[in-house]
Amino acid sequence: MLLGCIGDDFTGSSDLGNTLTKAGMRVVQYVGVPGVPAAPDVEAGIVALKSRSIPVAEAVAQSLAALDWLRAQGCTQFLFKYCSTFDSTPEGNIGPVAEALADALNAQQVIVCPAFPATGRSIYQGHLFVGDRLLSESGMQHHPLTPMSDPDIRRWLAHQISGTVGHVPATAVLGGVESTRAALRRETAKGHRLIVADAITDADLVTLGHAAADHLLVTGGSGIAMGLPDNFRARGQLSETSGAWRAQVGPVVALSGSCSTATRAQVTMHAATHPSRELTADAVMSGEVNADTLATWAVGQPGVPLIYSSADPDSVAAAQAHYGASALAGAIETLFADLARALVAKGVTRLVSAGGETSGAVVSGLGLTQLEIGPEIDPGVPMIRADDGLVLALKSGNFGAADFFARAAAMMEGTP
Ligand SMILES: Nc1ncnc2c1ncn2[C@@H]1O[C@H](COP(=O)(O)OP(=O)(O)O)[C@@H](O)[C@H]1O
Ligand SMILES: O=C(O)[C@@H](O)C(=O)COP(=O)(O)O
Repeated sequence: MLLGCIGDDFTGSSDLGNTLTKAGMRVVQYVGVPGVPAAPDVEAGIVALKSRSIPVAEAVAQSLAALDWLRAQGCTQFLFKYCSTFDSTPEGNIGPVAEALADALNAQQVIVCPAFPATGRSIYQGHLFVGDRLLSESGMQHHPLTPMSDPDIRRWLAHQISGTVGHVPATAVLGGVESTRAALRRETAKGHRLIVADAITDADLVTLGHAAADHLLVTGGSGIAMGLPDNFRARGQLSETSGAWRAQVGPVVALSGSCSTATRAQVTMHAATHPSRELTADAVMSGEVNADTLATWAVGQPGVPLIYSSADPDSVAAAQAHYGASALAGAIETLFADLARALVAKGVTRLVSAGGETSGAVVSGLGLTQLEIGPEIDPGVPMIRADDGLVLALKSGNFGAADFFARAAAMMEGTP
């Protein structure tokens, strides 16, 4: 294994797997830290954690355990993948995890770059934009667990870490690899270890990836991985072979616990023409709905049935005020995990899951251990194969076109 990656959630990890696979590496996504060694042909291993919204100390401990395993597999470079909208609170977990990994690796220069232009996320002057809106006006200010109220990534990160934050401006990145390296060195000389890098286009991300060829640790969204495979290729380390993807027929169900703007539009569109069941916070908390009955309903439906708890910011805020945000999220995630298990037990072979936390619950609930990355459905969302009879799509909240659920289901069974 060459590149060892740690993802702070499951959709984000499959997003990274998609980028690395497209750039020509043989990738496997692991669910949590594996208890066994990796297969010898894996070139990039992604340990997917569910560490984005857990207490800081637990996120750091899990990330360090993942690092230990990846080091034992022989990796020479490490990547910490977090959300392209920098989902975190003023306490963490991005900063503390990045600092702990840098400490463990004795990495002195660490890029921080959540940009993902294909999905509209760019960074200019240290500020994160989603399309033409600042992060804090993009809808992310209403996120149920990590509301992003500050678009200045340098300032937000500074709250989270003990060190200081550097910045490589777009002008330096546009100047190419040597100009980027010079800018990084200047920031290091000022005593900054974590350095936010501007990136507006894919070309900027490739430049940053090439500039980071000798960095022990790189951090960012999946975009920061775009240029890294070239570095291994230039050293003749890639096998340049890829596994063949197989389509999967059989019953399909879509699950959504994502309350992001894009998912809510996808839910509305899908529910207009497919069987759908909404899970309200009250129904989940009162125990009025249960996994087994929902699964029985879903497998009896035609088309691509959808079960969703996705709700608008006002309903989410009201329900959180009533039940407590983490108790509510926990109950909804537990229900989706139980539901995924019940669906697979009833013969479902294709599962579409929307939302990072939700997908984490689904994948963990199913007890999956490793996932093969397949072709891309929409930017940042690949199909993934769990085993001979189960293919999934784990959709990040704000990714995917409006018809995502139906199109993902069709692509899984091989319909173009
Ligand atoms: N109706 C709801 N009210 C409150 N919280 C909800 C509701 N539906 C889902 N959630 C919780 O909100 C979180 C959504 O996070 P996630 O699944 O990562 O998707 P996204 O980040 O796209 O919103 C999950 O913890 C989920 O259980
Ligand atoms: O980088 C991204 O935006 C995604 O890969 C991701 O991590 C999104 O997470 P969720 O919105 O919680 O699904």
